[in-house]
Amino acid sequence: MKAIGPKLVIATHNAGKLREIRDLLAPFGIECVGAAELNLPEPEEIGNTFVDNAELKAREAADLSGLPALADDSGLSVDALHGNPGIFSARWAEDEAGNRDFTRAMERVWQEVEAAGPDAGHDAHFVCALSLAWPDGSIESFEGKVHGTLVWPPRGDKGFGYDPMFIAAGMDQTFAEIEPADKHAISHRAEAFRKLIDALA
Ligand SMILES: O=c1nc[nH]c2c1ncn2[C@H]1C[C@H](O)[C@@H](COP(=O)(O)OP(=O)(O)OP(=O)(O)O)O1
Ligand SMILES: [Mg+2]
Repeated sequence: MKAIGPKLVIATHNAGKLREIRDLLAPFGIECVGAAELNLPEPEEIGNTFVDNAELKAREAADLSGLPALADDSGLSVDALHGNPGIFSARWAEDEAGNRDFTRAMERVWQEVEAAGPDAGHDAHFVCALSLAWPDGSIESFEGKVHGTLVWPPRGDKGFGYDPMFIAAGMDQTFAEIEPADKHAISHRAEAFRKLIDALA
């Protein structure tokens, strides 16, 4: 696989993700520029899988910037909801005007989990697909997962998105209660990054 330094576009418009990706890449001395800083558009996520959507975001950013670009497509997959919201995780938080409210999105998830009944359980996992695209057309993708349980009410103010209602297997605090470094030790995003870093080595 080709080198990605010294400058890499992080093809996301999500500030929470950008912060985590910068943390995860910090040890590697790669200069990261966010898509918003470059005024790159937010492509429509028309793919049917996390990898498809990560690839289309990375491809567009690499083509428009002329630099290698890294995109992340991720979401929460709930067993009782047959994998939803999944690739629709961001869209479940959007109102008619396109504004995002994860308090609302978490309420919807919990209501649907309750409606599924006690036998359906509270198991869920986060998925992260990372795609690295180069201006010459090549592209590589990696996926990570973390399993856990949903809790109600939401707890904690660290992290982003659905973090306040998710407890990873073996922990007793939500992803929004633990320190970022502890999330990075086990998260779906961190696992996908380990695979990416191994492939670059
Ligand atoms: O670690 C996470 N902790 C909590 N929630 C998370 C996480 N990772 C993804 N999520 C949820 C929220 C996010 O909004 C959605 C991903 O949707 P997704 O389209 O990949 O990202 P996005 O639209 O927010 O930003 P962008 O597409 O510009 O990268 O799943
Ligand atoms: Mg998105």
